[in-house]
Amino acid sequence: MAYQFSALTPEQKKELSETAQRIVANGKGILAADESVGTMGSRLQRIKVENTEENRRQFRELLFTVDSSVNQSIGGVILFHETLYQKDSQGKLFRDILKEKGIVVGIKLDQGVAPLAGTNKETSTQGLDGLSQRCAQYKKDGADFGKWRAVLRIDNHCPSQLAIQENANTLARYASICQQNGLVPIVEPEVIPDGDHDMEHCQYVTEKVLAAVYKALNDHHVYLEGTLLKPNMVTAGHACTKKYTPEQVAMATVTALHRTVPAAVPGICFLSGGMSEEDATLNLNAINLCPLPKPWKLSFSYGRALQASALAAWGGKAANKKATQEAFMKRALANCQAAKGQYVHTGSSGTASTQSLFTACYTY
Ligand SMILES: O=P(O)(O)OC[C@@]1(O)O[C@H](CO)[C@@H](O)[C@@H]1O
Repeated sequence: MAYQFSALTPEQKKELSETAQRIVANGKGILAADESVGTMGSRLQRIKVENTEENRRQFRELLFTVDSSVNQSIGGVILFHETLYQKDSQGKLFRDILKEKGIVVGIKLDQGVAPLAGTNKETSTQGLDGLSQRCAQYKKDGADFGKWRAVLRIDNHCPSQLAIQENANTLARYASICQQNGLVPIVEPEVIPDGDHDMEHCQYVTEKVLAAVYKALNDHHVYLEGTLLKPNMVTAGHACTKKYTPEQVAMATVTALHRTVPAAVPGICFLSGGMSEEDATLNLNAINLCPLPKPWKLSFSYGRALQASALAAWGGKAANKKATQEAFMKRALANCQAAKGQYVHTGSSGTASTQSLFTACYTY
């Protein structure tokens, strides 16, 4: 078929692919600090801190003002709208603090999920209306990448063909609009871990979902070199009684990716999906040691698995600044090592790092 209408100029492509590569260079990954106000509320509730704008700002200030050496482990940070415009206690914009550290600023672009009528509680992600204008504004305001999360669940009749197709198409439309506005799209089709299915079933579903996503991205002329994928690892459902080792998770995950994700994609940054901090790191390490061809960088884009110990150490008290920042740096470094297959578990992890971070029906 003749190539008639180009979607992006060579300059646009160059900028997008350079940004994507920068984010995942040398074992770097992403801090997903883009929890919506509601999600942040449940995180703060766990540590008995009130969900006010000031408390959200204070915790995030601690994460963003850690020592500059964090830029060896963290290549990008995803922010929620509110945070993109917030400042530290000296009056400096968070986004400027991150950029000065050489960290790429990202923004959550989706607006949560809405039910797909006539399905078994499946959803479609909202936020396409006005997306191009929002992307243009965020680009002006310092963002260079975006994130959009689609949620697929495993159950009777789930995920349905409708949910797979609808979410794949919506992710592709979002990715195309991002690229037109100079933002690298993080494509996140999350197969959530709710259920008692085994790992093999999760692998089957993950392959079906990813295959549909890459078909849709191609249909929408998305430039793969200027994208990043944020998938679930292939694991058993949270209520499955059978347990799997990190090596088994790694083999199932890399097999699924190998079958469905083109080598043109520069990086795959996993979500942590309720795994404990330590499990998320051990699984990522095993993935990077998996003896299958791995043409992409395999890294992290963790929310809970990068912040749980830090939140616990903070407890809403300014006096805990040092302990909070140390806890965050420890996880950032551990995941950077895991993204290179060099993580060595020392056995000295704190309680918070081994606790499951699973939340049932995790939405927003
Ligand atoms: O699964 P995790 O690693 O905690 O978070 C993954 C994630 O996509 O889901 C969250 C909910 O929107 C976001 O804050 C985050 O970017």
